[in-house]
Amino acid sequence: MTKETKLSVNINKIATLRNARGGNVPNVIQAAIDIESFGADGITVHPRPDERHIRYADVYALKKVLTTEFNIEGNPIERFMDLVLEVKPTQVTLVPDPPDALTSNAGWDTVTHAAFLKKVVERLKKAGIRVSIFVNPDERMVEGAARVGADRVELYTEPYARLYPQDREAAIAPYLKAAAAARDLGLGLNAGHDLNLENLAFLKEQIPFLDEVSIGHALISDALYLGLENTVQLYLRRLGRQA
Ligand SMILES: CC(=O)[C@@H](O)[C@H](O)COP(=O)(O)O
Ligand SMILES: NCC(=O)COP(=O)(O)O
Repeated sequence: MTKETKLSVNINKIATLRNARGGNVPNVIQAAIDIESFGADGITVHPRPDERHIRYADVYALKKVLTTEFNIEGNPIERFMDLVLEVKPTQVTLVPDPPDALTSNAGWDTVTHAAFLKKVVERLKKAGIRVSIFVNPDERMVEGAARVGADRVELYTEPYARLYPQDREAAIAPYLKAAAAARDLGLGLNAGHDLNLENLAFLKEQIPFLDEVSIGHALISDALYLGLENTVQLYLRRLGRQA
């Protein structure tokens, strides 16, 4: 079954550039508005505890202006939970990152942490927020996410991106199994991390029922050469979308 796969642009790295000089250039909020106008289906942010890029204040400001889907990613520490329960975005993606992580480097162990995740999911769904759990491409972790009541899983695609240039068939293999498990369990299916203009089309071709990809680092880097509007539309075309 083929469905339209939505593109959620992660704007963390625009905030990285803004923070580098201490001012408001580039304007993160205006960039998000513009990215929506260029055709993106959503905006993703990952407000980390050290606010190295996206600040908690950005999240409140974005909530006021976004007209597409708003996806907030993070480790559900109490400060994060207070933020998302107040802001009530379209979706929260639960990520197990420790505070000092350079970037996300693993999905949840949804079996070991089942009791904790079940309570977090319940709180978020009670607030009307769609919940996605970030997992490695492992059927057992997908099944665990379903057991704790998640609406979706997001497959962590760094291993796919790393192996893709050498052997794309081997790279996609675990994702095909995990994606089929999600579909069979009635879970929505997201994917993200290190997706780019080279590897995105094959992922979509092999998993046509993907609901959403969230892409940031490569997309914003590409935009430095190709322009932001053109880049958003190039990514949409890799998803088979008419930009
Ligand atoms: C969960 C995920 O893969 C992304 O949100 C990633 O964590 C981006 O975070 P940084 O932009 O801080 O690398
Ligand atoms: N969930 C993945 C995301 O939001 C962006 O990851 P990346 O494209 O910056 O690696």
